[in-house]
Amino acid sequence: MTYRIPTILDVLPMLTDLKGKIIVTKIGGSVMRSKETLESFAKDIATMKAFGIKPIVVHGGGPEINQMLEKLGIQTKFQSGYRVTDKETLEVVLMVLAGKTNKHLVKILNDFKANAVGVCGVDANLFECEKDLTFGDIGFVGKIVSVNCDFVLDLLYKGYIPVIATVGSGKDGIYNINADVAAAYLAKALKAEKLIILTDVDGVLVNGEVVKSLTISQAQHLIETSVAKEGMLPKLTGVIDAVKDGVKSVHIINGKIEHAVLLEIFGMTLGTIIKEG
Ligand SMILES: Nc1ncnc2c1ncn2[C@@H]1O[C@H](COP(=O)(O)OP(=O)(O)O)[C@@H](O)[C@H]1O
Ligand SMILES: CC(=O)N[C@@H](CCC(=O)OP(=O)(O)O)C(=O)O
Repeated sequence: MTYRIPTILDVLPMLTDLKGKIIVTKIGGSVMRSKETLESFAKDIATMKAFGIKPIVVHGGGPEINQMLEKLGIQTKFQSGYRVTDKETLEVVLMVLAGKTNKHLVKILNDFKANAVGVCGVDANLFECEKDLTFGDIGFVGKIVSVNCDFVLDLLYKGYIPVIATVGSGKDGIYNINADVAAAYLAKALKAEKLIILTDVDGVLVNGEVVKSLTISQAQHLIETSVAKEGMLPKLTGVIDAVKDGVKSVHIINGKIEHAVLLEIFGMTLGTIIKEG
């Protein structure tokens, strides 16, 4: 579906409201493989910054990690949407997520004058974590316990856009962190105005239809009844946490829609919004 891009005059009130506010956008690996999608995303983020909004980008890279693991002949499996991460897998996650994926995204953002800086959760102890045992022992999978907000705010207020790869620092080494959960945790730690999650489906689907709006308890019900599965599980888990902790507005939308981020912040109701309640 294509949407009419609003004019500057249409969106002036929203721009005024959002000036100086922090918006965390998470782009999923599922939508990062198309050059057109990445360019549209980069233009949106650069435009937000040009209008005085403070964007932060958190990225995934699951499919790229899968591809590299396959090339290296390493089997991979997921438990409830989280990659089971042994030592060998962790090395590949680190190499791909904090390396290739992060740098390519930074480059494309900077092609559109975003002034992006790529970091990972290990830098300045951005994400400190402990072993996540929610689903038993699934290896080096981290659960964030604290965020270095000052580091992110310093970058933002010096005019940079932080582009964050989700590995973190733990007592006994580096951990792999699910990118949706990390984005949600960061949004709540920074009391962000909005969290936008871009993925490869039109929103949260129930019986094949997009649900326009979900309360926390409805989202919880979708998890408990296994309507939300695989990659949607960490999204909803993170989002519930973020909404409970004061993030005003959370949206799960299709990142393949051209200018999805700008359309969303300018009030087109795309995808699923998750609200308190
Ligand atoms: N109820 C649901 N609604 C929408 N997507 C769902 C649902 N349950 C499972 N999914 C899966 O979640 C996927 C998105 O998560 P994921 O593959 O991890 O993408 P990303 O890389 O964007 O994080 C969808 O492509 C879909 O297969
Ligand atoms: C623990 C865990 O599952 N980590 C993820 C990190 C990347 C990610 O979340 O990428 P997407 O957003 O593209 O799914 C992984 O290894 O795939």
